[in-house]
Amino acid sequence: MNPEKFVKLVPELEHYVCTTLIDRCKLDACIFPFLKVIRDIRGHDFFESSDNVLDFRDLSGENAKQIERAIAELRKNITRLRPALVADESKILQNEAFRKILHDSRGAMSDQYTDKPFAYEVNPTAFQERLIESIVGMQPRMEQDPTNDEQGATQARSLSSTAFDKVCQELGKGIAGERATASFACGGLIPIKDGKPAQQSEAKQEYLMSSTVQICFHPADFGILESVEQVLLPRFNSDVQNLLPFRRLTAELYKLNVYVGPSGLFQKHVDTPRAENQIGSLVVCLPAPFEGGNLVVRHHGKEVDFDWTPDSGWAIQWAAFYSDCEHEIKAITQGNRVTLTYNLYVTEHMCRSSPEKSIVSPRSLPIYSDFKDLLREPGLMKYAGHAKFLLPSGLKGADLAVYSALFELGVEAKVLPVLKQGAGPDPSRVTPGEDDYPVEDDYSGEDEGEPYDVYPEYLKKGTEFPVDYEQYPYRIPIDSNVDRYWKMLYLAPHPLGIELLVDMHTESVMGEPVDKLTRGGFIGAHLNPYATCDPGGGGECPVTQTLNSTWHGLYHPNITWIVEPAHREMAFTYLAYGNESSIETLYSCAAIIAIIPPFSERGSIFEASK
Ligand SMILES: O=C(O)CCC(=O)C(=O)O
Ligand SMILES: [Fe+2]
Repeated sequence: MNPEKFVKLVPELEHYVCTTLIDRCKLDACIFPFLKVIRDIRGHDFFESSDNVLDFRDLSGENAKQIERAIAELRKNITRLRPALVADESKILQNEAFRKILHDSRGAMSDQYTDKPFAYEVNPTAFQERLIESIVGMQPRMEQDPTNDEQGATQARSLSSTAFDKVCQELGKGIAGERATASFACGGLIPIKDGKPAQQSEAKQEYLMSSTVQICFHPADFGILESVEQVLLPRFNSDVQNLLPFRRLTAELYKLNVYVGPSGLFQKHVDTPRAENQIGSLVVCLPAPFEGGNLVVRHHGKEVDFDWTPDSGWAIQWAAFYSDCEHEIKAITQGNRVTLTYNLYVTEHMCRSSPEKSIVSPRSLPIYSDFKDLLREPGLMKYAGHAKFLLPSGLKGADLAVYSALFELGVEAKVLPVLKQGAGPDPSRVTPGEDDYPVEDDYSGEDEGEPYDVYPEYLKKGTEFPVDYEQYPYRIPIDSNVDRYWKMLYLAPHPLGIELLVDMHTESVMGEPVDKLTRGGFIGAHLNPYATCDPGGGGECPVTQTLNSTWHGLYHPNITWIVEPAHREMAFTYLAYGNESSIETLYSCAAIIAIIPPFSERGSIFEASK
């Protein structure tokens, strides 16, 4: 292949588009509050009026004073946020170029800020509110902002965003694939009350007394097996198998171990599988007080340390792990430690009842300590932000591990649908087994008939261009805090033609990912059932409006996927009008969205995790 010559690289293009959009949003954030003052005085007709918008000679009294204050505010904000725009700050409204901008903005604003509420205006959920807050506070996203930047700060930020990408990669490795470490082990505890296990099902009244080793105990009676299934089994199933509810675990008692203090131990070893379908071992520790004797399980350089001492006298404690995990029992310093070990086999059952609630202790999950360490890292999302984890089909395996660990650490997390371009295979186009991720038809309303070639032009010749973008139809309330307001506005624009850039880029030989510009996606307010949308009467139903009205979605400009989405569901079908109307279906995938507070606010998390 003949490598094409480029004078600009993709990161430069990203930087160019981002700075252009930031400039635009800063300008709007200064101008919209100013225009609103005029509208409040002149009424809604102001938007349609052909008069000179900036002629205030007819105003007097309070109105005149208000306009004066608004002009002063505008001047102050523009001088600070867009200093290059009006060199002579004292005569801002006499500046011809600026007057033109104001006139144009009036048009833009009349679409956005009508007096009627938008049909698709919705109140964000409390979680969405906090998501918005965290986006607005998120510093790395603003790294391209040239006006608040000294060089050192820029470097530090791009370093921190590189560090962030690294952390995400590491987490991704832990969660997905062959060497996943998120869920190689799990464990839990069943309290004993009045000599009986508190959670024993009613059907089985026999129980085990530690004094008379009478083994009527079976882990299945306590929901242990079902919980272990949720964590350990998914890795052994393909995605398709995961959708079919017929695989289960069975446990077969293998032996009873008695370790006598002060020196009993069991050296490092790997259990020998007894059959092809054995996937792991389950250790159940019977209630009897002892000290020491920690069970340490290791897998690909990660370890989980099961310290059963504190609860040994009053609870049945258990741990399960994959067959290939090395493990050892440290020396017992006092008392007797009695355990039953079971071999865990995968079997196929025709019906499976899923336990209402997992009894796995989140702290027993390998990912728990990963997250804890991460949150202690000041460099990670110093200024708050959020990360998303894939949820392929229900909370199982690594997803269950991730979710439970986050929950235990007090990190706010929710499972929400995300609609993302090219995110995972479209079931109608990809046959199972093919790991091909087609780029979806654009849902941004872009006109496919016109090739949008500004990006290639920029890359090949360095030709600068006005960035054309589509404003997502939220009504962002005018905010008198201009810094907050411009960042809010910055959530809305979607640069047009980005998807074509991705297409083009995939075919080119530049070998760098088109990254920040294509990270956006819609996050729904709730997990929604599949829906259809028809505005009725043959009216137009732009997909972005549909997203808002049906989904109550929030566009998020920068989503980092820790693992690629693997499974998508039909989200909704809508009528698309072009030269010919057609029916389009959008697909979404569920993700775990966690809001990680800024470092300075993570104290309570550390408190909670003690
Ligand atoms: O007693 C334990 O905690 C584990 C025993 C064990 O590893 C085994 O029996 O293979
Ligand atoms: Fe063992």
